[in-house]
Amino acid sequence: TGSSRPQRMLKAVQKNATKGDPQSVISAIDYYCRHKEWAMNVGDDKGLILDSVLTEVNPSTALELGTYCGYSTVRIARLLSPGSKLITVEFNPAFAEVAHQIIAYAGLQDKVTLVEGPSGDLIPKMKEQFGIKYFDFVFLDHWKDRYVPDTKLLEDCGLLKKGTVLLADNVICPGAPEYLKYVRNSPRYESRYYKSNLEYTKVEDGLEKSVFLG
Ligand SMILES: O=C(NC/C=C/[C@H]1O[C@@H](n2cnc(C(F)(F)F)c2)[C@H](O)[C@@H]1O)c1cc([N+](=O)[O-])cc(O)c1O
Ligand SMILES: [Mg+2]
Repeated sequence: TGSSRPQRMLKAVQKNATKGDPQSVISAIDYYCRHKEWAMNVGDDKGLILDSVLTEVNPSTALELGTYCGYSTVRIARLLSPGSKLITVEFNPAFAEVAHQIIAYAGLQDKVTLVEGPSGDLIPKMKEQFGIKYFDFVFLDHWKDRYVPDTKLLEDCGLLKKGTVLLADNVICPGAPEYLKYVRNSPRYESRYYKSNLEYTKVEDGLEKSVFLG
């Protein structure tokens, strides 16, 4: 059988990026997905918004739901201060395997813990298994119908503190309408929409930033 899209993305990184240089890994993926084969990375336009929110928050402990091939994992991990950690959760073992290699190629494996499995099972185990008190930053980019249940689960497991920032991808396209309703109507969040475009296209999409008020 032939290669998969994630495997072809990995090949493009190995061919065009410099080992240990996260920015070259990001550029190689963006070039490949813009000119060769589209893939559901947050991309370069929304990526700049992710970078700026991440830099503002400067999290000690960050969580990403939906690793996919590790593009946003590399974007986040490259900006973490020394000693800070990123936990990224991926459900699909084939995607996780490619992500491991892309994260390692960028030289960021020491800052990232990639956990495989369903979020519903893993979130309740975060405290005991990874010694997490709470997350300062959460990037939601997994199945859009899991954004609300997983946000509620993070609240119920005491993994959010006053000031924790949630940043959600795709709130317009493919869309996460229930999530927007949830965070915009809840007195426990202060939300703001960052308008952008769907990765590598001219279609509108955006990121919703929601600060947990405790
Ligand atoms: O469907 C989209 N994303 C879904 C993304 C899904 C990814 O999240 C993983 N996951 C599932 N559960 C978990 C966890 F962590 F919960 F266990 C992790 C899945 O295996 C997959 O790799 C999408 C689609 C478009 N598009 O234009 O169609 C554009 C985008 O940016 C997108 O993110
Ligand atoms: Mg996305």
